[in-house]
Amino acid sequence: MTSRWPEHLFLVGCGNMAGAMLQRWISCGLDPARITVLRPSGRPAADGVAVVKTMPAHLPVGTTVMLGLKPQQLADVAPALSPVLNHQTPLLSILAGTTIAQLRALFPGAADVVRIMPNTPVRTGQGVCALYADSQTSPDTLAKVADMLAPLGLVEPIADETQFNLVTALSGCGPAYLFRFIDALATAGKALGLEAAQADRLALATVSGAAVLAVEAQESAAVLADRVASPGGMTRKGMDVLDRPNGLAQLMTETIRAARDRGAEMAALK
Ligand SMILES: NC(=O)C1=CN([C@@H]2O[C@H](COP(=O)(O)OP(=O)(O)OC[C@H]3O[C@@H](n4cnc5c(N)ncnc54)[C@H](O)[C@@H]3O)[C@@H](O)[C@H]2O)C=CC1
Ligand SMILES: O=C(O)[C@@H]1CCC=N1
Repeated sequence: MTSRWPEHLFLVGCGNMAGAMLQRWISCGLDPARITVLRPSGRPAADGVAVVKTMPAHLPVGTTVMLGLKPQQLADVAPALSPVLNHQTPLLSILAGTTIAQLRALFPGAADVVRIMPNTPVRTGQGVCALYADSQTSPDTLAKVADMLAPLGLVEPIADETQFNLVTALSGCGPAYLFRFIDALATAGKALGLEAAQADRLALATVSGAAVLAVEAQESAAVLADRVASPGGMTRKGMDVLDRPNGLAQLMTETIRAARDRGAEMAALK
Protein backbone atom coordinates (compact mmCIF):
# COMPACT_ATOMS: atom_id res chain seq x y z
CA MET A 1 0.00 0.00 0.00
CA THR A 2 1.39 3.45 -0.82
CA SER A 3 1.63 5.90 2.08
CA ARG A 4 -0.26 9.18 2.07
CA TRP A 5 2.82 10.82 3.63
CA PRO A 6 5.90 12.17 1.85
CA GLU A 7 9.15 10.34 2.48
CA HIS A 8 10.39 13.50 4.14
CA LEU A 9 8.67 16.79 4.96
CA PHE A 10 10.65 20.00 5.34
CA LEU A 11 8.72 22.89 6.89
CA VAL A 12 10.21 26.31 6.28
CA GLY A 13 8.68 28.21 9.17
CA CYS A 14 6.35 26.59 11.67
CA GLY A 15 4.23 29.01 13.65
CA ASN A 16 0.52 29.04 14.40
CA MET A 17 -0.71 27.70 11.07
CA ALA A 18 1.98 25.23 9.96
CA GLY A 19 2.21 24.12 13.61
CA ALA A 20 -1.50 23.23 13.61
CA MET A 21 -1.04 21.19 10.41
CA LEU A 22 2.03 19.50 11.85
CA GLN A 23 0.19 18.49 15.04
CA ARG A 24 -2.68 16.99 13.08
CA TRP A 25 -0.41 15.12 10.66
CA ILE A 26 1.55 13.59 13.51
CA SER A 27 -1.59 12.61 15.39
CA CYS A 28 -2.84 10.95 12.18
CA GLY A 29 0.29 8.86 11.71
CA LEU A 30 3.02 10.91 10.03
CA ASP A 31 6.25 9.75 11.64
CA PRO A 32 7.92 12.76 13.34
CA ALA A 33 11.29 11.29 12.34
CA ARG A 34 10.37 12.11 8.72
CA ILE A 35 9.90 15.82 9.45
CA THR A 36 12.43 18.65 9.66
CA VAL A 37 11.48 22.20 10.62
CA LEU A 38 13.53 25.27 9.79
CA ARG A 39 13.03 27.74 12.61
CA PRO A 40 15.36 30.65 13.33
CA SER A 41 14.60 30.34 17.05
CA GLY A 42 15.54 26.64 17.11
CA ARG A 43 12.64 26.01 19.52
CA PRO A 44 11.28 22.45 19.47
CA ALA A 45 8.34 22.00 17.09
CA ALA A 46 6.98 18.64 18.28
CA ASP A 47 8.35 15.50 19.91
CA GLY A 48 10.72 13.70 17.56
CA VAL A 49 10.73 16.44 14.90
CA ALA A 50 14.19 17.69 13.92
CA VAL A 51 14.63 21.46 14.10
CA VAL A 52 17.36 23.33 12.23
CA LYS A 53 18.16 27.01 12.55
CA THR A 54 19.74 27.46 9.13
CA MET A 55 19.01 26.16 5.65
CA PRO A 56 20.54 22.71 5.05
CA ALA A 57 22.88 22.41 2.07
CA HIS A 58 20.88 19.42 0.75
CA LEU A 59 17.47 17.87 1.33
CA PRO A 60 16.96 14.09 1.51
CA VAL A 61 15.68 12.43 -1.66
CA GLY A 62 11.88 12.33 -1.56
CA THR A 63 11.50 15.59 0.38
CA THR A 64 8.37 17.71 0.08
CA VAL A 65 8.90 21.32 1.14
CA MET A 66 6.16 23.43 2.69
CA LEU A 67 6.51 27.18 3.17
CA GLY A 68 4.92 28.04 6.52
CA LEU A 69 6.33 31.49 7.16
CA LYS A 70 4.74 34.86 6.57
CA PRO A 71 4.70 36.33 3.06
CA GLN A 72 6.88 39.22 4.28
CA GLN A 73 9.54 36.70 5.39
CA LEU A 74 9.75 34.85 2.07
CA ALA A 75 12.37 37.12 0.51
CA ASP A 76 14.71 36.33 3.44
CA VAL A 77 14.68 32.58 2.86
CA ALA A 78 14.32 32.36 -0.92
CA PRO A 79 18.02 32.85 -1.81
CA ALA A 80 19.06 29.97 0.48
CA LEU A 81 16.09 27.70 -0.26
CA SER A 82 16.02 28.01 -4.02
CA PRO A 83 19.33 26.16 -4.68
CA VAL A 84 18.29 23.13 -2.60
CA LEU A 85 15.09 22.56 -4.60
CA ASN A 86 15.05 20.45 -7.75
CA HIS A 87 12.49 19.00 -10.14
CA GLN A 88 11.83 16.13 -7.73
CA THR A 89 10.92 18.46 -4.81
CA PRO A 90 7.24 19.39 -4.57
CA LEU A 91 6.96 22.92 -3.18
CA LEU A 92 3.83 23.65 -1.14
CA SER A 93 2.94 27.13 0.07
CA ILE A 94 0.39 28.26 2.65
CA LEU A 95 1.30 31.92 2.18
CA ALA A 96 -1.64 34.26 1.82
CA GLY A 97 -1.52 36.50 -1.25
CA THR A 98 1.62 34.97 -2.78
CA THR A 99 0.83 33.69 -6.27
CA ILE A 100 2.14 30.63 -8.09
CA ALA A 101 3.88 32.96 -10.56
CA GLN A 102 5.69 34.70 -7.70
CA LEU A 103 6.71 31.35 -6.23
CA ARG A 104 7.94 30.11 -9.60
CA ALA A 105 9.98 33.29 -10.05
CA LEU A 106 11.64 32.82 -6.66
CA PHE A 107 12.09 29.05 -7.00
CA PRO A 108 12.76 28.29 -10.68
CA GLY A 109 14.16 24.84 -9.83
CA ALA A 110 10.83 23.54 -8.52
CA ALA A 111 8.57 21.75 -11.00
CA ASP A 112 5.50 21.10 -8.84
CA VAL A 113 4.23 24.16 -6.96
CA VAL A 114 0.99 23.94 -5.00
CA ARG A 115 -0.84 26.62 -3.06
CA ILE A 116 -2.72 25.48 0.01
CA MET A 117 -4.95 27.74 2.09
CA PRO A 118 -5.60 26.02 5.39
CA ASN A 119 -7.33 27.33 8.48
CA THR A 120 -6.52 26.73 12.12
CA PRO A 121 -9.31 24.18 12.81
CA VAL A 122 -7.16 21.69 10.85
CA ARG A 123 -5.65 20.99 14.26
CA THR A 124 -8.76 18.95 15.13
CA GLY A 125 -9.35 17.56 11.64
CA GLN A 126 -12.26 19.97 11.17
CA GLY A 127 -10.42 22.48 9.02
CA VAL A 128 -10.55 23.58 5.41
CA CYS A 129 -7.67 23.39 2.96
CA ALA A 130 -8.22 25.12 -0.36
CA LEU A 131 -5.88 23.83 -3.05
CA TYR A 132 -4.58 25.31 -6.29
CA ALA A 133 -1.84 24.32 -8.73
CA ASP A 134 -1.07 25.52 -12.25
CA SER A 135 -0.87 23.26 -15.30
CA GLN A 136 2.91 22.82 -14.92
CA THR A 137 2.36 20.84 -11.73
CA SER A 138 1.85 17.14 -12.24
CA PRO A 139 -1.69 15.88 -11.50
CA ASP A 140 -0.05 13.02 -9.60
CA THR A 141 1.65 15.43 -7.19
CA LEU A 142 -1.56 17.39 -6.74
CA ALA A 143 -3.45 14.19 -5.94
CA LYS A 144 -0.78 13.20 -3.40
CA VAL A 145 -0.99 16.61 -1.73
CA ALA A 146 -4.78 16.35 -1.56
CA ASP A 147 -4.41 12.93 0.05
CA MET A 148 -1.96 14.28 2.60
CA LEU A 149 -4.40 17.08 3.45
CA ALA A 150 -7.44 14.82 3.77
CA PRO A 151 -6.96 14.14 7.53
CA LEU A 152 -7.06 17.90 8.15
CA GLY A 153 -10.67 18.35 7.06
CA LEU A 154 -12.39 19.52 3.88
CA VAL A 155 -10.05 19.70 0.87
CA GLU A 156 -11.43 22.15 -1.67
CA PRO A 157 -9.75 22.40 -5.09
CA ILE A 158 -9.86 25.91 -6.59
CA ALA A 159 -9.99 26.01 -10.39
CA ASP A 160 -9.09 29.67 -10.87
CA GLU A 161 -6.21 31.24 -8.94
CA THR A 162 -7.81 34.68 -9.19
CA GLN A 163 -10.36 33.39 -6.66
CA PHE A 164 -7.71 32.31 -4.17
CA ASN A 165 -7.72 35.56 -2.18
CA LEU A 166 -11.50 35.44 -1.96
CA VAL A 167 -11.38 31.85 -0.75
CA THR A 168 -8.67 32.83 1.73
CA ALA A 169 -10.84 35.66 3.01
CA LEU A 170 -13.71 33.23 3.61
CA SER A 171 -12.21 30.00 4.91
CA GLY A 172 -8.63 30.96 5.81
CA CYS A 173 -9.63 34.06 7.79
CA GLY A 174 -13.13 32.76 8.64
CA PRO A 175 -12.28 31.17 12.00
CA ALA A 176 -11.24 34.62 13.29
CA TYR A 177 -14.66 36.01 12.36
CA LEU A 178 -16.39 33.14 14.16
CA PHE A 179 -14.23 33.71 17.23
CA ARG A 180 -15.22 37.39 17.10
CA PHE A 181 -18.87 36.34 16.86
CA ILE A 182 -18.55 34.09 19.92
CA ASP A 183 -17.01 37.02 21.80
CA ALA A 184 -19.69 39.42 20.58
CA LEU A 185 -22.51 37.07 21.59
CA ALA A 186 -21.04 36.69 25.06
CA THR A 187 -20.26 40.39 25.38
CA ALA A 188 -23.84 41.28 24.45
CA GLY A 189 -25.11 38.90 27.13
CA LYS A 190 -22.80 40.50 29.69
CA ALA A 191 -23.77 44.03 28.64
CA LEU A 192 -27.41 43.18 29.23
CA GLY A 193 -26.86 41.63 32.64
CA LEU A 194 -25.51 38.06 32.53
CA GLU A 195 -22.65 36.98 34.74
CA ALA A 196 -19.43 36.95 32.64
CA ALA A 197 -18.42 33.29 32.91
CA GLN A 198 -21.98 32.17 32.32
CA ALA A 199 -22.29 34.35 29.19
CA ASP A 200 -19.01 32.90 27.85
CA ARG A 201 -20.21 29.33 28.48
CA LEU A 202 -23.58 29.92 26.87
CA ALA A 203 -22.12 31.65 23.81
CA LEU A 204 -19.50 28.98 23.14
CA ALA A 205 -21.85 26.03 23.63
CA THR A 206 -24.50 27.69 21.45
CA VAL A 207 -22.13 28.36 18.55
CA SER A 208 -20.57 24.91 18.82
CA GLY A 209 -23.95 23.14 18.97
CA ALA A 210 -25.43 25.18 16.13
CA ALA A 211 -22.39 24.50 13.91
CA VAL A 212 -22.64 20.75 14.51
CA LEU A 213 -26.38 20.83 13.82
CA ALA A 214 -25.82 22.80 10.60
CA VAL A 215 -23.25 20.22 9.46
CA GLU A 216 -25.46 17.24 10.29
CA ALA A 217 -28.82 18.58 9.13
CA GLN A 218 -30.19 18.11 5.63
CA GLU A 219 -31.62 21.64 5.60
CA SER A 220 -29.80 24.87 4.76
CA ALA A 221 -28.68 27.28 7.47
CA ALA A 222 -31.46 29.65 6.38
CA VAL A 223 -34.11 26.97 6.99
CA LEU A 224 -32.56 26.05 10.34
CA ALA A 225 -32.68 29.73 11.37
CA ASP A 226 -36.36 29.91 10.50
CA ARG A 227 -37.01 26.78 12.58
CA VAL A 228 -35.62 28.58 15.64
CA ALA A 229 -37.79 31.61 14.97
CA SER A 230 -41.27 30.77 16.19
CA PRO A 231 -43.85 33.01 14.48
CA GLY A 232 -44.40 36.10 16.57
CA GLY A 233 -41.66 35.01 18.94
CA MET A 234 -38.38 36.30 20.31
CA THR A 235 -35.90 35.06 17.67
CA ARG A 236 -37.68 36.85 14.83
CA LYS A 237 -37.33 40.14 16.65
CA GLY A 238 -33.61 39.48 17.05
CA MET A 239 -33.16 38.38 13.44
CA ASP A 240 -34.96 41.49 12.24
CA VAL A 241 -31.96 43.40 13.59
CA LEU A 242 -29.42 41.11 11.87
CA ASP A 243 -31.43 41.11 8.63
CA ARG A 244 -31.89 44.85 8.20
CA PRO A 245 -30.38 46.41 5.06
CA ASN A 246 -27.02 47.27 6.60
CA GLY A 247 -27.06 44.22 8.85
CA LEU A 248 -25.01 41.04 9.05
CA ALA A 249 -25.01 40.11 5.33
CA GLN A 250 -23.70 43.55 4.41
CA LEU A 251 -21.17 43.48 7.24
CA MET A 252 -19.84 40.07 6.18
CA THR A 253 -19.58 41.17 2.54
CA GLU A 254 -17.53 44.19 3.61
CA THR A 255 -15.43 42.01 5.92
CA ILE A 256 -14.63 39.42 3.23
CA ARG A 257 -14.00 42.13 0.62
CA ALA A 258 -11.52 43.94 2.87
CA ALA A 259 -9.64 40.72 3.61
CA ARG A 260 -9.67 39.66 -0.07
CA ASP A 261 -8.33 43.00 -1.23
CA ARG A 262 -5.52 42.85 1.31
CA GLY A 263 -4.36 39.63 -0.39
CA ALA A 264 -3.93 41.50 -3.68
CA GLU A 265 -2.11 44.33 -1.88
CA MET A 266 0.24 41.85 -0.23
CA ALA A 267 1.05 40.28 -3.60
CA ALA A 268 1.79 43.72 -5.05
CA LEU A 269 4.26 44.49 -2.22
CA LYS A 270 6.61 41.72 -3.34
N1 LIG B 1 -2.75 31.92 11.04
C1 LIG B 1 -3.67 31.45 10.21
O1 LIG B 1 -4.82 31.18 10.60
C2 LIG B 1 -3.33 31.21 8.76
C3 LIG B 1 -2.10 31.54 8.24
N2 LIG B 1 -1.81 31.28 6.92
C4 LIG B 1 -0.50 31.59 6.41
O2 LIG B 1 0.44 30.90 7.19
C5 LIG B 1 1.67 31.60 7.18
C6 LIG B 1 2.18 31.71 8.59
O3 LIG B 1 1.23 32.41 9.38
P1 LIG B 1 1.18 32.18 10.94
O4 LIG B 1 1.44 30.76 11.26
O5 LIG B 1 -0.08 32.81 11.38
O6 LIG B 1 2.41 33.07 11.40
P2 LIG B 1 3.43 32.82 12.59
O7 LIG B 1 4.11 34.12 12.84
O8 LIG B 1 2.74 32.15 13.73
O9 LIG B 1 4.47 31.79 11.96
C7 LIG B 1 5.52 32.17 11.12
C8 LIG B 1 6.73 31.33 11.49
O10 LIG B 1 7.77 31.58 10.56
C9 LIG B 1 8.98 31.62 11.25
N3 LIG B 1 9.98 32.35 10.49
C10 LIG B 1 10.17 33.67 10.42
N4 LIG B 1 11.23 33.97 9.62
C11 LIG B 1 11.71 32.79 9.19
C12 LIG B 1 12.81 32.42 8.37
N5 LIG B 1 13.57 33.34 7.83
N6 LIG B 1 13.01 31.11 8.14
C13 LIG B 1 12.19 30.17 8.68
N7 LIG B 1 11.14 30.47 9.49
C14 LIG B 1 10.91 31.75 9.75
C15 LIG B 1 8.64 32.29 12.57
O11 LIG B 1 9.60 31.99 13.54
C16 LIG B 1 7.28 31.67 12.87
O12 LIG B 1 7.39 30.49 13.62
C17 LIG B 1 1.40 32.95 6.52
O13 LIG B 1 1.97 32.94 5.25
C18 LIG B 1 -0.10 33.05 6.46
O14 LIG B 1 -0.53 33.73 5.32
C19 LIG B 1 -2.71 30.67 6.10
C20 LIG B 1 -3.93 30.32 6.55
C21 LIG B 1 -4.37 30.60 7.90
O1 LIG C 1 -4.23 36.90 8.18
C1 LIG C 1 -3.64 36.33 7.26
O2 LIG C 1 -3.03 36.98 6.39
C2 LIG C 1 -3.66 34.84 7.17
C3 LIG C 1 -4.34 34.37 5.92
C4 LIG C 1 -5.53 33.60 6.35
C5 LIG C 1 -5.50 33.64 7.79
N1 LIG C 1 -4.45 34.27 8.23
